[in-house]
Amino acid sequence: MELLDGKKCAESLVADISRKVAGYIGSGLRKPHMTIILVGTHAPSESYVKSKIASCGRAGFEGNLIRLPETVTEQELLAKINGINNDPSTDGVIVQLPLPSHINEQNVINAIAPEKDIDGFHPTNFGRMALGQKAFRPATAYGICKLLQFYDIPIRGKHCVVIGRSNIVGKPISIMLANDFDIGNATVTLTHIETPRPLLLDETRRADIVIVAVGIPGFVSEDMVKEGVVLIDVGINRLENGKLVGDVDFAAVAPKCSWITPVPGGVGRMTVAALMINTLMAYENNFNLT
Ligand SMILES: Nc1nc2c(c(=O)[nH]1)N[C@@H](CN(C=O)c1ccc(C(=O)N[C@@H](CCC(=O)O)C(=O)O)cc1)CN2
Repeated sequence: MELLDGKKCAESLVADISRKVAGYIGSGLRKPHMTIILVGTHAPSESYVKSKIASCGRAGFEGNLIRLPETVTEQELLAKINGINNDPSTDGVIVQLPLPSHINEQNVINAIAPEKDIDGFHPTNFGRMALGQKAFRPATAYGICKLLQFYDIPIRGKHCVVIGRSNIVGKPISIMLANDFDIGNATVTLTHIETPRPLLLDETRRADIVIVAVGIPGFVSEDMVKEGVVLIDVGINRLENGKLVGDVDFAAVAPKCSWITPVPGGVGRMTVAALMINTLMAYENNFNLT
């Protein structure tokens, strides 16, 4: 069993980005600029946002955080986004999710200008990604692809099973792996927590690659996978004792895997790295650098 080290891969990608950015700045351009909107004080979001701002620093980007109170109205948030959409000094904007329950997340995502949507969540980017057109790709799914590429894990012709159908992970990674361009050309089954157990086991036990994103600690057990499987654990679950675990029973399942992502230090790190790639793309688009 070998670890798919997201920290190492992310550091390598961010180092490549920072070299590119240094070249652009050397030629007289301003720094790439990411704006993050954080509503409220959700503790995990605070930590993710901190990690994004730190990564901006390492990449040579300007990263700025706009904090809005938990009580902000949807209209006020949309007005803030509209202002950033029209601000030429910002290349990309993200609204950290989840949002308080009185705000409709999809309305907020729809309000972001597609050319600044570095999360790749806007329907325009999602559609373009699915069609194989130039697009910002959802960062976690894109990060998983980058991690598989970094370790030369073959995808073409493989049987992949994705567990979880969220708009930000399960759906986009299923499409990206199945598409016939880029990293894809796999045969993909998209399952979810309502998939009947016998059907789920039938799929996962035959899978070459399993990607799980359900947010349930220990969801993938040793009996669910075959020997030599590549296991990508997207789950980030904080237990009552403070320990961070994924959706895989790591101790039991890892010995069966050819490759597995750790939690922490796996996919989470790649989410932030992929966001940096998207931000650089927004900047390059902005300055016609590609
Ligand atoms: N606007 C967005 N909101 C959310 C996204 C997203 O892509 N865009 N994804 C998740 C949270 N997320 C990024 O925002 C994220 C999750 C995890 C990590 C990460 O680095 N995890 C570390 C552990 C961190 C810890 O100790 O808590 C790891 O896995 O090693 C980064 C970003 C939901 N919201």
